[in-house]
Amino acid sequence: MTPIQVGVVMGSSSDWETMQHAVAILQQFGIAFEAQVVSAHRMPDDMFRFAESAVERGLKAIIAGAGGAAHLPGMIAAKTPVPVLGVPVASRHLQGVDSLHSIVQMPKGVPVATFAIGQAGAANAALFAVAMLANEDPALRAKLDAFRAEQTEAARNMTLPVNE
Ligand SMILES: Nc1c(C(=O)O)ncn1[C@@H]1O[C@H](COP(=O)(O)O)[C@@H](O)[C@H]1O
Repeated sequence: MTPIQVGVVMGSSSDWETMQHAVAILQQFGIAFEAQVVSAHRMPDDMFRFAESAVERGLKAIIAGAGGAAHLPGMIAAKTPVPVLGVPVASRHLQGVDSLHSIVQMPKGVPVATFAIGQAGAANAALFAVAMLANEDPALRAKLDAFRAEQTEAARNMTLPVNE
């Protein structure tokens, strides 16, 4: 069995609508991952266990999504040296600006790489994890190059109604 390389965690199952876009990218690139609900607020002991065991379980990156008072990514980063990629999930009342500020404003010394609010951020966090893993994996790098080339081609082929 391929060892798990990326952990995907989210503060609630309600974050899945957003975080599934990270999982879809990992699946597309054939990355072995695990995905689960882990909340710093609601299950702090489980969160500690998850973060403390990340190195020994061989995780190379942790994608952590949370909304509102989004302490999860920062708290995981505080407990493990494994790079944490934070995804601000859109919140009901403040549209995710609260989540973004909670995740991005880490104190000096405990970084969380923070991505855009919502689906684009979730997908980009996974693409970033792929790019990190690709540094040591030429086959994965080739897949990433192909993904980028396809995206470029799709953008070149975009048309506007005014030119039709
Ligand atoms: N931000 C956190 C944390 C945490 O940071 O530990 N745990 C749950 N949550 C967030 O609460 C929001 C509402 O959760 P519910 O929908 O379950 O009420 C979710 O976006 C979740 O990420």
